Amino acid sequence: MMKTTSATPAGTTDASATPTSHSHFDGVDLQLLAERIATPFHAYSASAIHQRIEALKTALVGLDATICFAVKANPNLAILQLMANAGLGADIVSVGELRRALNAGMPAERIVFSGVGKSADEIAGALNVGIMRFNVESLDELHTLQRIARAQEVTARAAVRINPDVDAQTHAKISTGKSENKFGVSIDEARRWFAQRKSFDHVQLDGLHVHIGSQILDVQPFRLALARVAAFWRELEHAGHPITSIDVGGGLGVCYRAGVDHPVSTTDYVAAIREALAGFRGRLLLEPGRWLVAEAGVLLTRVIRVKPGTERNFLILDAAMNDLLRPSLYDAWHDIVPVSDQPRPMATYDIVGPVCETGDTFASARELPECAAGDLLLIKATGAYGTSMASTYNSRPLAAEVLLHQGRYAVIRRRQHFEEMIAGEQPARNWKTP
Ligand SMILES: Cc1ncc(COP(=O)(O)O)c(C=O)c1O
Ligand SMILES: N[C@@H](CCCC[NH3+])C(=O)O
Repeated sequence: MMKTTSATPAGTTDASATPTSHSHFDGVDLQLLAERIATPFHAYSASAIHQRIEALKTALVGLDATICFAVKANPNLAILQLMANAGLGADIVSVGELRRALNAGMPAERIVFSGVGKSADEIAGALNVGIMRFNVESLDELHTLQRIARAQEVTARAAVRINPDVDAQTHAKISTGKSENKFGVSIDEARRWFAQRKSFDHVQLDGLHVHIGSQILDVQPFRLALARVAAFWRELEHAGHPITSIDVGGGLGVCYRAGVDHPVSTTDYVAAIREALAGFRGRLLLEPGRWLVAEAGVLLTRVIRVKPGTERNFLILDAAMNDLLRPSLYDAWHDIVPVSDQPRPMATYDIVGPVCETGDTFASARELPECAAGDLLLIKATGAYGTSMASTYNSRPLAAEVLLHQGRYAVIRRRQHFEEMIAGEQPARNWKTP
């Protein structure tokens, strides 16, 4: 296991642990690994993921809870298999994710389907395989679900996604629980749905769902959202609408910047759920994504060259925004460290990729031990929303992914070949009119 914050047992606020060495990750020598696999590549620690799963399960002891991993955080089949083997289900937002989850061995009865834009085809496909629940986000979607379920002569199980109008105090682009956001419906609207619940005779509307955003570092927004959902659940029960499941979504934040980001502990998070939902006898669903995998992943990259500029010195890496979009998209901070422990004087760099965009910047004015061409660096906490948001921009192939476990490694996705990148493209011929 790498001696970093990511190796600290999950469930603790771990940002205070100072990394001393980055030469090994889950027992694997990273210099040797980078001689076998061309950089850039993503490496994930299976041990670190297992630690997180166990920590969450421990915090949930005594509750009838199902953890549905948010596939969007890391959809690699080997990662999903690891989750499935640990008994987790999936939170999906597309038929592509549904197929991945099923392919990885996740049973349909542990799959929930969220998202504002489920198409009729996607709803039909998910109904067909008998998923556990649809988290319904609009009246139109509820009508579509009813229509398709009737045609299939089945009853769909559904929860209303509540938009509680709570500020998750996270980046605006990943906040989902404010009334101005496209997600979910207000409690007033949900109340009207339940009042006409019986008219949806092919939809069993007996669940509530809430997800207020991602990378949340304070327990208070969770408390606020849960309090609103809990009050509504009690109101519905009194009105004769039994609620059999409450899905509290995901959103737990992780440490991207050692010493600065202080994640909520699983103990505090689950205590907030227990307190808000005291007396709830149904099934609790959770949809963590980032928290399970982010700190279990690193992006290995080599310095292509050091370029002295007139105002700044640039460290140009072989990884780029197509391998990890978060810094370009959200100005997100990721700790970046050399793999070698060799003592060197410190220097200040703008750390950039080779893509032809100024936004292809991993860090500005970052202090790092002096680097030279060929040096191996780690970009940390890239296990979530790294490969899942990767692209082939600038015709760069998708990077390899490697799973590490106690000194051994397995390639779980090889680097994309050029032929795969252009597969499906063809010269314009056989012109037709539509
Ligand atoms: C409905 C839903 N559930 C779960 C998640 C996972 O969130 P996170 O990775 O922050 O745990 C998301 C993404 O934000 C989501 O949209
Ligand atoms: N893609 C975002 C998280 C979005 C969560 C999905 N609703 C990130 O990298 O932080």
